[in-house]
Amino acid sequence: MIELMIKDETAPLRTVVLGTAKSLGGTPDLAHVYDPKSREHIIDGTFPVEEDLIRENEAFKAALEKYHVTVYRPDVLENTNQVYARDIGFVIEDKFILPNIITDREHEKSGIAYLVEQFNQENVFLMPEDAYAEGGDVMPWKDRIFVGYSKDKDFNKYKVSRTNQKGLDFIEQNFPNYEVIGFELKKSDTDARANALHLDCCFQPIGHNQCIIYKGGFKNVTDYEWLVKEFGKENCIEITKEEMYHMNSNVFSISPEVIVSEARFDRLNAELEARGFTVERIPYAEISKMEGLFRCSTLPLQRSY
Ligand SMILES: NC(=[NH2+])NCCC[C@H](N)C(=O)O
Repeated sequence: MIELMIKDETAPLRTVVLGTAKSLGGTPDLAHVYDPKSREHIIDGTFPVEEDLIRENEAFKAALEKYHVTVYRPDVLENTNQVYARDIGFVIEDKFILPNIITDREHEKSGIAYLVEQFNQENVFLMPEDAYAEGGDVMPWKDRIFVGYSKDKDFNKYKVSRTNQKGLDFIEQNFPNYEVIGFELKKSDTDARANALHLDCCFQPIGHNQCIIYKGGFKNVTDYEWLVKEFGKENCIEITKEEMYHMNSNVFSISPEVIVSEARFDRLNAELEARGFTVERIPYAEISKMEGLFRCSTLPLQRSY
């Protein structure tokens, strides 16, 4: 049996599923694209190639293994983009949620079926049909669970709205010991600079009590203000629109002390080091072209407490 335990974003990582770039299926056509950054690169002729994505992805794997993390991979499905394992399921405490996700990505779940079979089946939950949530929007943090979501009007309008009110309600009902706090995100299907695809595209807790945050990703400025007040201004690393676009908030914590970050995030990496973090720099710029980075590529199963 595979043990599950996740209560936050940063406790020392023991077990993780890392997405794979194998058998990606080449450049998608515009009709099948579901995020604006991939769309932009398809139009510009700069969509990444499998070989480069695999190289970056394997470098990330090596960094995880350097810290003795057990890394599982999804079964490779032919012609399927499986880079972003984060969104297809998520762990809270010892429970595994298999959510409803965007239809275009639904079949990715079968890649991790062999792992789900090895979880304690009593703790595997399916969501009701009309409730949607993707792991990129869900962040347990101490006695709270932060959830990025869209109210129905936006949810029905945008392909990039992935978590709805019913998804948020489901999490609230199933984790009564947590305070579940929803943040509406700003969405655009066509402009990647105006889109927070998931909560982890504009916010992520790091260390013990710090976070990376982009104000413009929040639909309601009061949510951003609440977070800054909660964490304390000095504990927030604010990023710019351009840094958000390059996915600076989507680093990944191996522990409260060690963060995997993109090799070219100069300002962020210097800021993290000034705050005492060890930064593992990995080239991941090709993967970022599909609107996800390190956090998105991982589905943590167990951290130690
Ligand atoms: N957790 C995340 N931010 N995941 C990013 C997923 C990106 C992917 N292109 C999608 O649109 O679904």
